[in-house]
Amino acid sequence: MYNKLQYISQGESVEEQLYNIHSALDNGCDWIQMRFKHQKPKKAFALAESVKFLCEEYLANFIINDDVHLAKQFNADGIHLGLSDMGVAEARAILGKTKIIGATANTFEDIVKQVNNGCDYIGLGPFKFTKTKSNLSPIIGLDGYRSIIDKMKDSGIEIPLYAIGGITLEDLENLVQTGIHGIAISGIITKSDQKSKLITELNEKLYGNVII
Ligand SMILES: Cc1ncc(COP(=O)(O)OP(=O)(O)O)c(N)n1
Ligand SMILES: Cc1ncsc1CCOP(=O)(O)O
Ligand SMILES: [Mg+2]
Repeated sequence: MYNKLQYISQGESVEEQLYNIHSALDNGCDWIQMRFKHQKPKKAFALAESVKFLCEEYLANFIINDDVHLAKQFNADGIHLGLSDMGVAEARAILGKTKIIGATANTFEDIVKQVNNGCDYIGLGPFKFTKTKSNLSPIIGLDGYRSIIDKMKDSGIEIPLYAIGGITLEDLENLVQTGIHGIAISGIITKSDQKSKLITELNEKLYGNVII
């Protein structure tokens, strides 16, 4: 089963991205989504090459945001695709069935569509407002998660669901109770000056008594 905590990288330069990713890995993150938007191909290539190496060293999952061809080129573990990115079926044809394809949803209907197209997990958000992403879809909130997850149960849809968007440690107890599989977070890990403590606490709340 997939790890429960995904760190979505941040940073304006290759160096800043690498610093943030390295310190997330060093402090206990075992899944990195490299998110480096609107960059020249050379820079994205250079970052992907280093992140691939680092994730191998730390035995962490390495997926790439948006760029399926970059993921293919570096034999990354997978890709995360939004509603306006390449479609899941097309990405599957390029990456093959062993790679992880994550897909964004904002509504129950999005989940049905992405699952029918063959994604491996859903990133459902935004949970709350966040400055990390512009042009946010409507905020879902705790009640929204509860009602979407109820609809999934009623329809027999079983797929790992990751909550995303403005999540803090204090949200986790309620979020975990909705039945999510895990979370994808960026800002609070990037900004934390006590990363080891934060990541340990996040993992404790996500895994409960499950031995990892
Ligand atoms: C785990 C996860 N869920 C959702 C997203 C958002 O993807 P997308 O809607 O394509 O937005 P960008 O991240 O590309 O700006 C995600 N990245 N990861
Ligand atoms: C990429 C993305 N998609 C929806 S919210 C979000 C950003 C999540 O980052 P943060 O944890 O800093 O809110
Ligand atoms: Mg995207």
